[in-house]
Amino acid sequence: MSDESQPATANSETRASEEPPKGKIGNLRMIWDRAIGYPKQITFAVIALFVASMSTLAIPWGFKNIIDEGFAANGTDIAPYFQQLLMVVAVLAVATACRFYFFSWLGERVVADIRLAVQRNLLRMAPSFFEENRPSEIASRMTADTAVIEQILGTTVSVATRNVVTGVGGIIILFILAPKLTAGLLIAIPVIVLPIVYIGRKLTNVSRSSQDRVADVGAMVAETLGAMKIVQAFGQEDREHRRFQGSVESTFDTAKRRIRLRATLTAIIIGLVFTGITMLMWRGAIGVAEGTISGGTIAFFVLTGGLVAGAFGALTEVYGDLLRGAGAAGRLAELLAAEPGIAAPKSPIALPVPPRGQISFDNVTFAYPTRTETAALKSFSLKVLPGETVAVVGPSGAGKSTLFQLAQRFYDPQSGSVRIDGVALPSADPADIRERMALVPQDTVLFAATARDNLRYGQWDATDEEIWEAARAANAEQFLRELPDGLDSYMGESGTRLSGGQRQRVSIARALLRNTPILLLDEATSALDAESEKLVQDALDKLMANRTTIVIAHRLATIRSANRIIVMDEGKIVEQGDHDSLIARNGLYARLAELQFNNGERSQPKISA
Ligand SMILES: Nc1ncnc2c1ncn2[C@@H]1O[C@H](COP(=O)(O)OP(=O)(O)OP(=O)(O)O)[C@@H](O)[C@H]1O
Repeated sequence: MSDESQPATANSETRASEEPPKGKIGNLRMIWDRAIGYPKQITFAVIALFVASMSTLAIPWGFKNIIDEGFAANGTDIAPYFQQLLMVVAVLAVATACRFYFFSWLGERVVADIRLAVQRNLLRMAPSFFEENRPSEIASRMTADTAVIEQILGTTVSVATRNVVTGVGGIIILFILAPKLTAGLLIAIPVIVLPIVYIGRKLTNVSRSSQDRVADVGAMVAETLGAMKIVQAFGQEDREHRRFQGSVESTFDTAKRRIRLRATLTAIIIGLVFTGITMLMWRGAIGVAEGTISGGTIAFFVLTGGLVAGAFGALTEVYGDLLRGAGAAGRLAELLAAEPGIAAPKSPIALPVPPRGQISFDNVTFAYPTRTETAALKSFSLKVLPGETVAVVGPSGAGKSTLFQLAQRFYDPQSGSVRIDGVALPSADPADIRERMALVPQDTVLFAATARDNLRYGQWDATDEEIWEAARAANAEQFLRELPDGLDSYMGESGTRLSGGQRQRVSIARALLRNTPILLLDEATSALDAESEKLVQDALDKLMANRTTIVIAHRLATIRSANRIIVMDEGKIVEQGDHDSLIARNGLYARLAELQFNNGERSQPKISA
């Protein structure tokens, strides 16, 4: 089995894309390095494996004895031979169970360890990592690739070792017992095994593309069901059905190829194996007639020959599995080895205590790593003093949210610096920086957990009293109390049980509980009704009091009460001042404000008052 032989047969697209280039088999070391951490289980697994293999080989031997000794001895002392055979079977059963248990245990444990290690490493990564590595792709590595590794450790390694032991052990015993017959068997085995392996491999390829087609069907069903309202609203039922039909029929066509191959393979296996057995028995019968061989030896031969042939047949599959495992291990190793682009320096500077809450951008120029050609911020400077509220306004894409990304040090600017309380962000530990800030994002992220856990996310030691206090301040108390189980109510996936305004108030309460000196507030643009808007604005006013706040403002009320309004366009500050002075300038702000006024008057007349 050379390195070259396997990829040469990999003729289907899926297989080619799934398998790593040759030479990557060394990736499997990562699995071994982790398995070695469990020496007790490895020892038990190996002992069980040897005992099971030996017992397997002992079964034909038992049959030989029964035929030669038991039957020949007038039936009187036949019992001990059957008893011996039964004992071997008992040992085989227990040893096989132990082998399965310990190998599977190792497989599952190593996979659990890898998943934990990968997730821990992913948690260190900066957002840019997830822009370059799609979360769905990472999720698939954490599930599909780890499943392959589980299979390698739990099954492949055990199958390989067992078959090597059974195959080699079987041949040795056969040679000792009947060298000539064994020589014949050694020629017969490849003649039987190779065609079966060849077709078997083709079958594996077709089965894999068959699985891919089934996955396509699944993806299409999920997509259509997920967008059912859109499908029906746009009257696209027939088109969706036709699209689905295409996918289903292509699945059927691939399945037809698979079942044709399988049928052929079955005929070939039955034909070759039984022809082989018949020829051996024929040859043996001649030996018995000549008196050179006993009847029991023939039985022994056929049984052991079957075991040896099966063992070599299974071994040829192992290499392909190992290559697949190496690919999976390589992809997981990449995730494990990834280094965060943003990390704490070796000796981070501690941020001043008590915190002042000053935040400054000094001549910052920044382009996102996936968009290096256009800068999101250009020579941007802004100093926000402790306790000050600065509202940032500007058209879509002006770079407002980017300010928050940099303030939290999710990215580092290409030039210029961002400082918190005078400390440049790269000199401090990112965890310390983020501990001083609370973020109220535009889209509230609610976890599939209880209301309590959603509220105290980031402040896990908060008491129920503190949680209610924050909820009250965020105008969230009433609806939270009305939930069926109060704080124990389950918010469900994405918190779908709450309205938009309620979700925002949960988000505000969460930020209040964090009680940080700096607040980054990205106001939701979604239009709220007048009452919700008022409730949310009241909550925000309480949240902003006595804190340094940068607010990306969409609501006029916030803009008016801000100490300072920054107007951004194309990554720069184009105007700043208070509401009245900016209106008087009659520039970009005046135009934006007019749009807001007009919209406000049209949809929410009371608010503009
Ligand atoms: N993760 C990202 N990767 C690449 N480019 C990005 C990324 N996020 C934002 N941008 C780009 O950077 C520029 C500034 O975006 P930013 O999100 O800061 O704008 P914004 O003023 O907050 O807009 P909006 O009001 O629509 O949220 C835009 O051109 C945007 O397309």
